Amino acid sequence: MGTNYSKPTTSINDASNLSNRDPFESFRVPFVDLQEATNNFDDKFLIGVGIFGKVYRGVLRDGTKVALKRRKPESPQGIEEFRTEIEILSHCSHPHLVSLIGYCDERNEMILIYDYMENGNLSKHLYGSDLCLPTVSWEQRLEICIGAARGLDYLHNCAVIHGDVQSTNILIDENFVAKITDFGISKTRPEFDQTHLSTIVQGTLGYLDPEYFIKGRLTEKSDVYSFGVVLFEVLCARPAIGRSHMISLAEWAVETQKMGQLEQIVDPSIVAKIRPESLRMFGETAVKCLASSSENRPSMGDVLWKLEYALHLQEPIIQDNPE
Ligand SMILES: Nc1ncnc2c1ncn2[C@@H]1O[C@H](COP(=O)(O)OP(=O)(O)OP(=O)(O)O)[C@@H](O)[C@H]1O
Repeated sequence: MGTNYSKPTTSINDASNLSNRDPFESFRVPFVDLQEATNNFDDKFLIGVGIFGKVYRGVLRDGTKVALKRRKPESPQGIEEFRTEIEILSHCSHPHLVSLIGYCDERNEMILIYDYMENGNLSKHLYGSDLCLPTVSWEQRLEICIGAARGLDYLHNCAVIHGDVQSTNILIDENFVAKITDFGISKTRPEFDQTHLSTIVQGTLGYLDPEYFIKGRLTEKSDVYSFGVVLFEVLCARPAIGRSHMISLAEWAVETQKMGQLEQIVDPSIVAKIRPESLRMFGETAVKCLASSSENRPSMGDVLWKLEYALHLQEPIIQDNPE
């Protein structure tokens, strides 16, 4: 009989649950099943490597296509990030968040098992890939940003701050639907009325909210800042930090927008196809996300609304047929 990989309905309260009293038994996948799914973690199944470890594609016994994230022994991330990922994804479920199918913590292993996302991460569709992927249209880019914004808005409404929003943490499924992933350093606000969390600064260079960096106060607006960087990556098809490290994409794009020259830095492969009104709405929204004071940044809900409007402005105008 096939193993049942159903999602748990209860929550993990402390790290010991993962090793001793595990209320997530049905969420746990035996190590042998994962060996079988990946031909014993054969490098032929390797799809990438991150801070946590190697990521493999595989197929479980019940036919589910999965991505397995296996912690490497030297990873700076450990039980805390592993537990956080499981906690968040077992509580939060949304069409724009990646689904966690299970985990394995046998034999000193820490392995996370996710739904496999056929089209990998957003960044490889924008730049730097040697795969010669087809150009993603402006409409598709807007749909991806809208999907990611919906996922983040949902998280914020659940009092969760992602903490590491970047284009490699936005995955794309076979239908080109965006899904937020990588919750290892996410934080949950203890109380809804508390406005921020004081914490050790974590995150990724080029995406880090400068206010959070200086004051160590993490808020939802830190995610909004990072998302603003992603919006400019999508628009310009450039990484958050250039090769020279002289100036970040955020600084460069904001300066260009202020000078009224945004069109000059748009990805040349789509610039002619973007309607000026749509570009203006998108550019203004991205710049607002990057406001140096978090108070002046929009909420994720506002960002979502503006992006939907930018898509609306891109739609062809249907004119009445003059008779
Ligand atoms: N569910 C998934 N489906 C398909 N590919 C995935 C999945 N999860 C991760 N990947 C791919 O595996 C690779 C490594 O991902 P991982 O999240 O470990 O690191 P990263 O986000 O690239 O970097 P970092 O660890 O610095 O955040 C990426 O190329 C990512 O696209």
